[in-house]
Amino acid sequence: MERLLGLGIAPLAAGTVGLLILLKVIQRLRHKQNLRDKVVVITGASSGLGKECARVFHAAGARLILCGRDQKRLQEVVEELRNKNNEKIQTYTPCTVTFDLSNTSVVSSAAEEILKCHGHVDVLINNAGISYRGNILDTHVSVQRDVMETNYFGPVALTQAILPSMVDRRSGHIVVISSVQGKISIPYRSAYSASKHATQAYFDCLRAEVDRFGLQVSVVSPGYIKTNLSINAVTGDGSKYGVMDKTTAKGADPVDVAHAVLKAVCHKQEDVVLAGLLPTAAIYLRTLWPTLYFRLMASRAIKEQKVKEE
Ligand SMILES: NC(=O)C1=CN([C@@H]2O[C@H](COP(=O)(O)OP(=O)(O)OC[C@H]3O[C@@H](n4cnc5c(N)ncnc54)[C@H](OP(=O)(O)O)[C@@H]3O)[C@@H](O)[C@H]2O)C=CC1
Ligand SMILES: CCCCCCCCCCCCCCCC(=O)OCC(=O)COP(=O)(O)O
Repeated sequence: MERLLGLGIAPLAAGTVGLLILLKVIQRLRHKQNLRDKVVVITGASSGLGKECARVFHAAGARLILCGRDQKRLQEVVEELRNKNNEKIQTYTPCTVTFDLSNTSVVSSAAEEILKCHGHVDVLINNAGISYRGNILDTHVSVQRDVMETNYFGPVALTQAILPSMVDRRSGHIVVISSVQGKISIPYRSAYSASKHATQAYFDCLRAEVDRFGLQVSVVSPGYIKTNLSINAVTGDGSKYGVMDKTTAKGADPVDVAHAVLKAVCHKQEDVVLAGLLPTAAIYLRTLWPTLYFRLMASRAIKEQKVKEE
């Protein structure tokens, strides 16, 4: 009897697993199809993660609006995508809108320009950002403010300028690229980490407030990614750091992170942490045993200071 049951259950289980996998594949295809013709805005599209997001969303058939400060570099991305042949899916030549996110007074006119491209926005990906390296004791308050302007007030201003049109249409998805440092703070990153913590808080509030209009909000928090983020980082006196850190060089491939962003949009994921075991454990430790986390960070601060002095 047991053997008979076993014989019957095994194919049933295999069939169920197979069906679940098939359903998942169909669901993924449907989600990806959902991006066809969608109007997707990407800030910081001239390099790094933003550029990879442009490639991935373009290949999925989205109508892109690429933003950055440097029109020439944005145009290079447009040319690259224009020359990509995709026989399976209709693709579109992206539009560009050039503006400085840290100057909030120009953001509303940039948003108007964005909205004029296709009349609406389906997905806004707030990706642009800068990092910072410095000791709080040696950092000008103006630097703290500047990083906040680019990483926090810029995305906030752009989001609020686009939001009413999404609410009117009862449709839209807002994504923000935060960081593991939006969940935990590590030494010598005060300006950056503070801007990412503020980002997490603002977009969590936004999610709750726009849920009733049918809008989605995704906060994506990656660990290190292999981009020019550390090279472009500012230091305590406002000068450029200009170094490719080992942590950055050994970081995740931006292509993989861009695919994770696409997945977050397709699957309407609300909060995505893309990090290895240690940073993930650190996030839990910060919540569950903060005293130990603070001790570990204090010794990390001393260790890093010693390395700098050597
Ligand atoms: N690399 C990493 O290790 C990690 C990165 N992140 C986040 O990913 C996002 C993308 O960074 P990443 O690709 O790594 O770094 P990059 O330095 O390669 O890209 C940053 C992008 O932001 C744009 N940008 C910077 N300042 C402004 C501004 N004032 N106005 C408009 N655009 C601006 C830049 O465009 P341009 O200079 O042409 O204007 C550039 O395209 C950032 O938010 C970063 O915090 C999160 C976790 C880890
Ligand atoms: C239960 C055991 C837990 C052990 C925890 C040990 C503590 C380990 C600390 C790990 C810190 C991880 C920091 C990760 C930082 C990160 O990934 O940042 C992503 C960025 O945004 C990078 O920007 P940056 O400018 O800093 O290069």
